[in-house]
Amino acid sequence: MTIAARNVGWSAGGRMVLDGVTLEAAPGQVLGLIGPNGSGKSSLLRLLAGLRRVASGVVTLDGRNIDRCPRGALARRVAMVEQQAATEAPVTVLDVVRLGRVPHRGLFSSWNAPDAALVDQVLCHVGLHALRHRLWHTLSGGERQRAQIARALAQHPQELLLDEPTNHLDVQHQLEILALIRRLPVTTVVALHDLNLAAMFCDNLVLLQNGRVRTAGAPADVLTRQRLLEVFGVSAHLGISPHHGRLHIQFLPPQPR
Ligand SMILES: Nc1ncnc2c1ncn2[C@@H]1O[C@H](COP(=O)(O)OP(=O)(O)OP(=O)(O)O)[C@@H](O)[C@H]1O
Repeated sequence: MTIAARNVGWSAGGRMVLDGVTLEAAPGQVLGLIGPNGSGKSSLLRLLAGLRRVASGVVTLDGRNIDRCPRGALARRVAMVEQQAATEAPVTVLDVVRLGRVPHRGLFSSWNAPDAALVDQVLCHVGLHALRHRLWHTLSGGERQRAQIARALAQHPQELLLDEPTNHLDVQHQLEILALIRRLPVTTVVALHDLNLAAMFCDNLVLLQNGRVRTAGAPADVLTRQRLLEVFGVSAHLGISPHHGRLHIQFLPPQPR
């Protein structure tokens, strides 16, 4: 057991955003969070990261209430990549990725060779090494997204929480980033809108609807024709791909009303 939520509730703007959510990410597993817009995926990730406090229930890390984990230990262990991470400061890609090392070495301790090697390695992994001296505001949306992922990887986390890590990426980088995450020996919880990517790269899925867990389990058990219709309002043909052996969904255009 690594990161888990038990019966978690959270409210905002005077209404329940998450209600009775229970999930558990097994060590090394890639757990996908899926659900329509506004179903609570980002809110749940922030609770799992300890960035917000639950109103009811509990989030645990190795069975321990996350609220009782020292902040420093949490920062060394759990990395989060949120959807938007804007900055106006004149920082380079390298500056941003180096921030991932801060929880391990402190802001003012001197930079050392293993830190530098790790930062170089993660920049190569996300294909940004050549752009490492570029200023943040000159980057494209996808390059920023890959830099944020590199920052999280530089943190060398045991748990990686990713909110829509592929939404700005071209198809090659979508596949490469998710394949990289899958290879890493970390426990990952990732919110994804692309259900085919979720089926291809996640071990298990949690389907949220209106802040509640509608169902959870293996992709082929969660993503059924009936559920796609009921939860997302779309018709689709589903089958196991003969090319990669995972569930593949072919969406059908909506019928004219
Ligand atoms: N701070 C807040 N104040 C008021 N409402 C909020 C707040 N944070 C989230 N919500 C609402 O909670 C619901 C869930 O939001 P959340 O961003 O978690 O959903 P999501 O599944 O990540 O959505 P999306 O797929 O569109 O990114 C939404 O209706 C949102 O408007």
